[in-house]
Amino acid sequence: MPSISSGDLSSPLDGGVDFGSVKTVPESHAWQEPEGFSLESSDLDGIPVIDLSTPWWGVAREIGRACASWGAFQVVNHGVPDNVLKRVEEQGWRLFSLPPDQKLKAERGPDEIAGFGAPRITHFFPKRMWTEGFTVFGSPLEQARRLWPHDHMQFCEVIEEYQSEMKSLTVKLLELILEWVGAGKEDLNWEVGDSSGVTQLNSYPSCPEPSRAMGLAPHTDSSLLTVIHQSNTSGLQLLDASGQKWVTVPPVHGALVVNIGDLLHILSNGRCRSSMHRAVVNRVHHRLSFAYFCFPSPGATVEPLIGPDEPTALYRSVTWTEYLRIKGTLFNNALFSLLLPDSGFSTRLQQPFSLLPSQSRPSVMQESH
Ligand SMILES: C=C1C[C@]23C[C@@]1(O)CC[C@H]2[C@@]12CCC[C@@](C)(C(=O)O1)[C@H]2[C@@H]3C(=O)O
Ligand SMILES: O=C(O)CCC(=O)C(=O)O
Ligand SMILES: [Fe+2]
Repeated sequence: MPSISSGDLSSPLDGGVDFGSVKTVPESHAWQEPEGFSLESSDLDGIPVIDLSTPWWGVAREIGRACASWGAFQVVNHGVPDNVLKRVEEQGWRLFSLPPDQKLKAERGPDEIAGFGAPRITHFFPKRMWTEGFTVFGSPLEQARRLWPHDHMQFCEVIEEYQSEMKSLTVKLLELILEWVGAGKEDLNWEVGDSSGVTQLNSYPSCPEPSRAMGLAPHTDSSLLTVIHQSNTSGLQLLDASGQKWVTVPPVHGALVVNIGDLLHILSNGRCRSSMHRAVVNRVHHRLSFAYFCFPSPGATVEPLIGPDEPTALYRSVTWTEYLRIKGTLFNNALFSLLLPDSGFSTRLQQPFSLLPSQSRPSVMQESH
């Protein structure tokens, strides 16, 4: 995947812009609102909040409904201790407060997953995003040592604990979703417990003109599912099923957001939709988010689960490493490119193709706080 070289940057990610000191959004970062999109920030008919402590058969049904409609939901009573979420936030602030030169020591290399970098999707867009991110794949030790030569252990311990909690949660969620799909763990060609995780720490500094900037451009995640701790500042938005309306995912104290990714869309043969989402910025608050991407084990192939009610596979099978490569080239067309020729164009595939990079203009919303 192409990466941004450090040569033209004063920090690893900002295209030479010091987010903290600019009074207006520079042209390099100025996005326009495309026509026809509206913002629905009401949470009344919004993304469901599901209580994981209720009996499993009820939860599986609620989760299934959310997967089929929004491709996303929030969970409460999820079992991840509050203090783990609090400590990961503290480490996030510590990480993103480092001086630019220090961050460059852990810059993500061209073909690497881990480290500091602009969003991988940056090269699909004509403008830069108002964000910087830090990706952890496996152990954070190597990167953390470069950032804090004498004091990296607290970061590593907290991130590893966060990853372990997130892994348990994603295994539980996958089991519930499989239940709803009518499949069992034995129908997979990998062990659910062997799933791999990638942790992404996102930072969205406050912005002097939020309606002209984009935190993270519209995308679907490549994962099976992604769990996001978004703390108490809003910014995450989902595209509704009409593909015309952005809906804010309101921060709910103690809740975690779950997004269905492309690989679960494939595995469920389109019964679970991968959600198109984006992150917007605001004038007042610097926002952090912590996303855990759950993938199958590296060599496993993901193929649609077929049964009596689901006789025809819509997609060809794929490994996640192959899928990340395809995504790196085709971006929001990646899922579409795996459609089997005789699968037809099903209503299950209502991905907002109006957002394909070639046709799209970046979109922004009104200010949100
Ligand atoms: C495993 C991964 C998924 C991801 C690319 C990555 O290598 C690590 C970061 C992930 C992320 C986070 C922001 C949005 C996204 C599209 C991106 O540019 O980097 C996702 C990638 C993805 O889901 O494809
Ligand atoms: O910041 C957020 O809430 C969303 C982050 C996200 O979509 C991602 O990391 O893929
Ligand atoms: Fe995402």
